[in-house]
Amino acid sequence: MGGGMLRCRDPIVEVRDLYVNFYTYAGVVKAIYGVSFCIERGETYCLVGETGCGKSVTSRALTRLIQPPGRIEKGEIYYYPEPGKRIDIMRLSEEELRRIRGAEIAYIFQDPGSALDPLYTIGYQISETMLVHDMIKKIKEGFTRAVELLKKTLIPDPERRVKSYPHELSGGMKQRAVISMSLANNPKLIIADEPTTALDVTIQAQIMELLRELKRREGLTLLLITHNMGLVAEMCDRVAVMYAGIIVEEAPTEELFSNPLHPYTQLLLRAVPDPTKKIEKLESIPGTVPNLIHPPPGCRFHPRCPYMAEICRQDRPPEIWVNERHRVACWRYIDKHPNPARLIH
Ligand SMILES: Nc1ncnc2c1ncn2[C@@H]1O[C@H](COP(=O)(O)OP(=O)(O)OP(=O)(O)O)[C@@H](O)[C@H]1O
Ligand code: NI
Repeated sequence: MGGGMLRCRDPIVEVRDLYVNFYTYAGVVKAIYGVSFCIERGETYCLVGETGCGKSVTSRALTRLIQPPGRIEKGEIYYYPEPGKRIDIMRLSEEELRRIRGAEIAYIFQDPGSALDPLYTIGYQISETMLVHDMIKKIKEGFTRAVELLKKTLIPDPERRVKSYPHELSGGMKQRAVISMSLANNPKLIIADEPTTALDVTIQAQIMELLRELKRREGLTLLLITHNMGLVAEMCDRVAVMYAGIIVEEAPTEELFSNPLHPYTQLLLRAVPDPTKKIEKLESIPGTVPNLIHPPPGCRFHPRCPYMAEICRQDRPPEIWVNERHRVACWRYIDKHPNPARLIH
């Protein structure tokens, strides 16, 4: 096992059999437990699932942004800056990683406040990211481009805003400034981790619209992390559903909504009867997310699964590809798709 079959024609990122642990006083948290996926260049790929299922840790692992007590235990991570050119993230030095992180692969986090330093102007901070990545030689040179970047994110009066301090901006404007900063070094991949959760609902929609528009105009690839199924439906080309550190199902968005196969995905969608209505939290699913220090053996979902069978308590389900683009990790589908040796990853 391991390795995994990945099916991207032109991947920008590939993750194979990733394991991440956190070594806490209470015990070893097995947070990511054999995750594989690829992101197609130019698409919006979504990681969705309840709180604690491993979305953020997975996305941070892409550039090895895992701090102690966390550790990438195992796995392969590849970044393809252009078709056919493969960079082995696991083998890069910290220095080489820093060159990619915040430049070619940029992150946008939930809380724009914490991404900005209250002591410096927006223009200074955007210039600083450019300076760090050798786009400019002096901070001063960055301001013209900073104004351009603020324009791109539709911040009104950018010539004035470039000289503003974070506290002078509203939450929505701060997030636009953070997005401007993430664009400073011409990223190829933007990882947006719950980018609108901290904002008002109307502002949320505007920021999402902005991301969609920027992605189209700048030819970016977007990895979007959310627990909002409505956002998934609106924004994503493909979606991976995570549960307790595992991808339980992956499919093109429409197919996932029309033909959900994993019992967990089915419950998730039942909890959100109308995905176009924005529902913030997935809370109507019975049971709780398992303790990842002592995760359930076999299928990690089995204690909550309405279809639980004996084998589910014993063995981890293989990943079964039900068609070219749709996979599910569930024993229910094994009979319909025999030849598991070929299908197991
Ligand atoms: N620093 C840490 N120490 C211990 N455990 C951690 C740490 N960071 C993350 N974890 C564990 O890793 C698991 C995955 O966390 P992660 O933040 O990726 O979840 P998530 O899906 O992003 O959740 P949310 O929707 O709340 O952001 C969780 O069980 C969490 O407890
Ligand atoms: Ni998270």
